[in-house]
Amino acid sequence: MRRAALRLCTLNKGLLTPARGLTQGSQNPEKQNVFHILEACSPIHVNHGVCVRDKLREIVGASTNWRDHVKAMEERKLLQSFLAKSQEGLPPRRMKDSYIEVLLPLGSQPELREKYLTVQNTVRFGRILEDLDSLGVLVCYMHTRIHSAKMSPLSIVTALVDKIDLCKKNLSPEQDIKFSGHVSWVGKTSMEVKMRMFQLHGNEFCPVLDATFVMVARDSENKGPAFVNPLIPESPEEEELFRQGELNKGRRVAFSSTSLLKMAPSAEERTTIHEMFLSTLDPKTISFRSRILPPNAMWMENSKLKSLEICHPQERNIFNRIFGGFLMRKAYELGWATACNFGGSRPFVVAVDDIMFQKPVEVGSLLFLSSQVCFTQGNYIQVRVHSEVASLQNKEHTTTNVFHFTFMSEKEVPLVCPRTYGESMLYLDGQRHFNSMSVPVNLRKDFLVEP
Ligand SMILES: CCCCCCCCCC(=O)SCCNC(=O)CCNC(=O)[C@H](O)C(C)(C)COP(=O)(O)OP(=O)(O)OC[C@H]1O[C@@H](n2cnc3c(N)ncnc32)[C@H](O)[C@@H]1OP(=O)(O)O
Repeated sequence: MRRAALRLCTLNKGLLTPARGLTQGSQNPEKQNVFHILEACSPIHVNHGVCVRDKLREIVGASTNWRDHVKAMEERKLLQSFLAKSQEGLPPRRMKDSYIEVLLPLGSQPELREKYLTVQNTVRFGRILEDLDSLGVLVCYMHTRIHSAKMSPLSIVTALVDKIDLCKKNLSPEQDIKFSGHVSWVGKTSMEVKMRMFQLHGNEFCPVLDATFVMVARDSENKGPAFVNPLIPESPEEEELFRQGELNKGRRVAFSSTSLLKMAPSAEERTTIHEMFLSTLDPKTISFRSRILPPNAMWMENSKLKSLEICHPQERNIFNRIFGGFLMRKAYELGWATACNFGGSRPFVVAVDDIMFQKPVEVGSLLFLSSQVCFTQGNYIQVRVHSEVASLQNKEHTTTNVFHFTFMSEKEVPLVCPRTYGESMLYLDGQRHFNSMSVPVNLRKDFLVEP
C-alpha cells in the first residue's frame, strides 16, 4: 500500500506531509480495519485546490488551454488499442491499490481558505462536492492504472452520487481537512467508490462525512463502455464492503423500478396524499376546487427558485464536458437558497442522495436549474433541484440531472402542500428520499455546513 501511495505522491512534486492516522475518531467499526491497514499512507497535498485536478489532467492528457482541446482529444483516440477486450483480460486489483488520501491544508494555507469560505466563517459545502467528485475519479484511475502506460485509455465519468451523509461536526475553515477514498465494488464497467472526509480537531482527524459514488469507465473518446479491473476483497471487512456494494446495486434497481414515474404510489402513500388534499379543502364550500392553505403551510409552487448558468469552457472537465462537481455545486447552492428562503433561517445540509448524471453537459450549453421544496418534517427540508440544458442553436430542453438534498433548519419549518397531482408525486418522491436518509442528525449548535 505504501508503495502505491508513494508512487502517486512522487508525481506531486514533493508536496507531502507526514501521515496522520485515520482510525482516530472513526465512527464506523466495519470500515475501521480497511482504514487501519492503510493509515501509514502519506496524503497528496492539495495546493490551491488544483493538485488532484492536475493529476487527472496528466492521466488523461487533457489540455490546459481550451484552444488545444480538439488536438488533445485526437491524441486520446490513439489510446483505444490499450482497452481490454474483456474484463478477464485485466489484472485483479485490491481495495488498497486504489486507496488514496488527499490533504486540503485550509489551516496552514490561508490563501486557499478564501475559496472555501462562507460569510459565517464555515466551509462551503459546494466546494467539498467538487473535491469529492475529482477525488472519486482519481481513485478509479488508481484502480484501473496500467503501470507501463503514462496515460490511461479510459474516460472515467461520474454516473451517480449514491449517498453523502454528514456527521455531527462543524467544518472550520481554519483547520486542515483530509479526504480518503478507495474502490469498494466493481461491476463490468462501473465502480463504486467510498470516500470519507476528516477534519483536524486538536491533534486528531475526526470524521465529517461519508460518501458513496458510482463511476463508469468509457473508452478513450468517451463514446462507449470500457471494462474495468476486477476487485478482490482480502479480508472479512472488505468482503462485507463488497457485499454491500452488490446490495447497493440491487437497491438502486429496486428504487428505480418502483419510481413514481413508472408505478402508482403505494396504498399508504395514496392515503397520505388524499389526507393532504382533504386538509386543503375549504370547509365553507362543498367543492373539490376551492382550496385553502392549512395553518403553517406553504404551497409547493411558491417554494420554487430558478437560476441559469452559461457553461463556459472554464468549467469543463478533463473530457471537455462540464465538470460534474461544478453542476453539483451550482445545484447545491440553489437548493440551499431554496431551503433558506422557505425555512426563514440558515439551513444546514444533512444528506445528499441519488444524484444521477443522466447525460453529459456540453460546453456552451445553457443550464437551467429549478429548485423546490418537496417535503418537510419537523426541522427538515427536502429539496429537489432539476437541471436541464439547451444548446444555443437548439432550443430543445433535455434533463441532465435531478439532485436531492436534505437540510435541517434551526427552527421548525412550515408544511409544504402539493396542489396538483404532479406535485403530489414530487411530495412522495421527496418523502421516499427523506426516509432513505441513514443517519438523521439532531440539531446541534456546532453542526454547521453551509453553501
Ligand atoms: C476542472 C475539473 C477537472 C477534474 C475533473 C474530474 C473528472 C470529473 C468527472 C466528471 O465531471 S464526469 C461529468 C458528469 N457526469 C457525466 O456527464 C455522465 C453523464 N452520463 C453518461 O454519460 C451516461 O449516463 C453514463 C456513461 C453514466 C451511463 O451510460 P449508459 O446508461 O449508456 O450506460 P450503460 O447502460 O452502458 O451502463 C454502463 C455501466 O454503468 C452503470 N450505470 C449506468 N448508470 C448508472 C447509475 N445511474 N447508477 C449506477 N450505475 C450506473 C451500469 O450499471 C453499467 O455498469 P456495469 O457495466 O458495471 O454493469
